[in-house]
Amino acid sequence: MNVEQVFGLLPVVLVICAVLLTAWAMVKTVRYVQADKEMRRSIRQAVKIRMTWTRLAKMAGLSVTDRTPPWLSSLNTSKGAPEPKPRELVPVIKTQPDQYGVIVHVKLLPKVGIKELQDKARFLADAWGCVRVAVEAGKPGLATLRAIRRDPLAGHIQYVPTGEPPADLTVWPVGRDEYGAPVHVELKNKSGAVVAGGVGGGKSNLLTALVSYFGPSPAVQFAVIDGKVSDAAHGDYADVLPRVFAHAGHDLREANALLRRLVKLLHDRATMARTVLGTSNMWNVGPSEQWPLVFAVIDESHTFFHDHKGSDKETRALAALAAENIRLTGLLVKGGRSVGIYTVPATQKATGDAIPTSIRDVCSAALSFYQRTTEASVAALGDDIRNWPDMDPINLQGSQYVGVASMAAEGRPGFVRVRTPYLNPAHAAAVAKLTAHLTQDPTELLANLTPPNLRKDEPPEDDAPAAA
Ligand SMILES: Nc1ncnc2c1ncn2[C@@H]1O[C@H](COP(=O)(O)OP(=O)(O)OP(=O)(O)O)[C@@H](O)[C@H]1O
Repeated sequence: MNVEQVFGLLPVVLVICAVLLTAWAMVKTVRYVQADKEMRRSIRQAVKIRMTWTRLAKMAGLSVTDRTPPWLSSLNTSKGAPEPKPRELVPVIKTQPDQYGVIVHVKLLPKVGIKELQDKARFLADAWGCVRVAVEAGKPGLATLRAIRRDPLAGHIQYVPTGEPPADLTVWPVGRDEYGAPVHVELKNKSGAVVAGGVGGGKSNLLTALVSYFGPSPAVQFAVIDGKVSDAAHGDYADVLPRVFAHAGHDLREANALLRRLVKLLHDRATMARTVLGTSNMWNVGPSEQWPLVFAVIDESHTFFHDHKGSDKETRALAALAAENIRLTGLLVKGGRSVGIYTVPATQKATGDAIPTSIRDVCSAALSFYQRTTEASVAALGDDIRNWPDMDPINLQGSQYVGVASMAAEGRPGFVRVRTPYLNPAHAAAVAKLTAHLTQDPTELLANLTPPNLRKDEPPEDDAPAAA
């Protein structure tokens, strides 16, 4: 094909391009016209973000200077050719509008990473007219910015229990993230979850919902220690008590007795696992009616763990009990994983003595509803929350955020904010009543499976966890 023929094709190519462009513009226009009011605002916002990005990124310092000439200009070695200018690169973005704002996918550059985006999140939020910009790590080399005009987590949602056993006992569904995706806490081969948060944040609601969700399964049992009341039968767990095989109130001795009972179960299970299950790890076969997954909920755990200062006899006795409770809970968290005991310490007092770091750091998950200080967030979620300031639960103050928690993301760095649904206590009570016949003491269940000569009467005293 000669040059003339190539030029002859030009009008055809131009017409094809014009047709494609018109079709693209029509699709966009139809989408815009069909969208509702909020979506249209988000589409306009996405266009604005794309159009102003290069300038804004440079102003925010989200750019990097590349002094190496591009390979094409490096071919131009002729004498006297002007020295190529250094290029100022900004990350490439893609936008995706939704009901609540715009999701911006960012291709990271050297020196423009997650940390730099986090530092400029407030600046970007102001420039884009958003209430906040959340920064999340995406696939390697990518980040996701959630430019939120209307916080999707600010609206309350309801959980109406079905009364049916869940199909999957390896995960605990806790709610939805800000993209509407379900958020789970892994249970399989996991040790426990810390649940923290200020007064009225939504801890007990989440934990009674746990009983209502798993309660219809005969392969799950619950023990509850509630430090807020003298008897768990009077507190937040009163409604679900028919589905709880053992409970205790704020009395340290009573709580201690129940913790010892659970630790004995742990040791007995660890001793019997190979004989009864054919494996030392219950999760290899899964929970069953005879060997149920046991949730040990310790609400207001600071009541049982905090140090008692004083030299009189009673105070010293209480201090010894608190130290013993920490030791026993530590054994449960460290050893419970493989025998199917999942421990959930919950507290409104996020300090080192409310949930000792020796317990917090071995729990596989941590959730925190609102906190008043970053120190409290750190006590609940660990030091890493300092690296993700927009996920810090101090941002969750205000009635619209009751029931919203921050938790460490599964399988990627960083944290995820999750809206937990509200459970009407009447529904919780109805499910507990309906499923009360499934409540069984796992110690008795184990005894039924165990030859009498292998049963132990006394709880072991040693510190070493029986199962790893
Ligand atoms: N997920 C939720 N969505 C909407 N409202 C909620 C949610 N969870 C709890 N609430 C509301 O907040 C109130 C307090 O909740 P809850 O008792 O669970 O808090 P808490 O963190 O256990 O408080 P405390 O530390 O005092 O025990 C509930 O009575 C309910 O009205």
